Amino acid sequence: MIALEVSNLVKKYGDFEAIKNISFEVRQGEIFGLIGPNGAGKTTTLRTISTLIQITSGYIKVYGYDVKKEGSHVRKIISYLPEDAGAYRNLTGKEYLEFVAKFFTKDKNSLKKMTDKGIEIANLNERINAKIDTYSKGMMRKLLIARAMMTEPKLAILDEPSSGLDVINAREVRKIIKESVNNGKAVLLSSHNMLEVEYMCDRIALINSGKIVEVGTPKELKEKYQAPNIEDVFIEVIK
Ligand SMILES: Nc1ncnc2c1ncn2[C@@H]1O[C@H](COP(=O)(O)OP(=O)(O)OP(=O)(O)O)[C@@H](O)[C@H]1O
Repeated sequence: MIALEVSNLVKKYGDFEAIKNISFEVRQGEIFGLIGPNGAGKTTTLRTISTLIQITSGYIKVYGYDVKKEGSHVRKIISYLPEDAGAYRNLTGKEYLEFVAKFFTKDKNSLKKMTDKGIEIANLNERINAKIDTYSKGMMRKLLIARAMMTEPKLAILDEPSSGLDVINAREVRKIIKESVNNGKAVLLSSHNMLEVEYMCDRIALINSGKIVEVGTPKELKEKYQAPNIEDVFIEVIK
């Protein structure tokens, strides 16, 4: 089953065409990476899929639901983690997770289950009961990853999931993301970290100046460009 279908997507900001007719698919059970230089259009693409900004032309379907016509349904089955997301600083981490969980369920048991899952993913130990105000950048990011993943979205859309995390925490976050697709879900992420992409993604699309210039598995792309790693593929492609 196709988790995400992006077809002939165009997004203009005024006269400026930020996304120039891109198409790609993400399959169920797949981690798909969107890779590209600053300003390539990654965030714009993720925001259109997340129903946050309007499409100029083309269409996007999430598990068959049209983002434009069935946005409210799409929002129920996705989770979007923005690159620069924040949380309510006056709440504790646990209170924040509870607050978010209440948007997804009113049932007490499932509310507790969802919050407990978030606490487990965040893995902040006793600091989950401290005010978010006192969190480091890395702790905040882990809390936000937990928020995005605790609802078990059918499609998680993660903008630079491990940005600002040290090696240990970044590894932990990658593990969480990898495990989340095991039961037939899908993840679309953007990243500047080529090692991360190579390790995590089943397939990647390279995007440059609003166009997709390559799609494939890391192995296929390395072979095609006779490159030892994805960083070298990337340099070769955008040259
Ligand atoms: N609200 C906006 N109004 C006008 N132009 C915008 C707006 N948002 C983004 N852009 C432009 O669209 C292009 C794509 O931006 P986008 O943020 O999608 O890139 P990106 O690949 O996510 O970049 P980065 O890696 O730096 O986060 C850029 O040229 C950017 O300046």
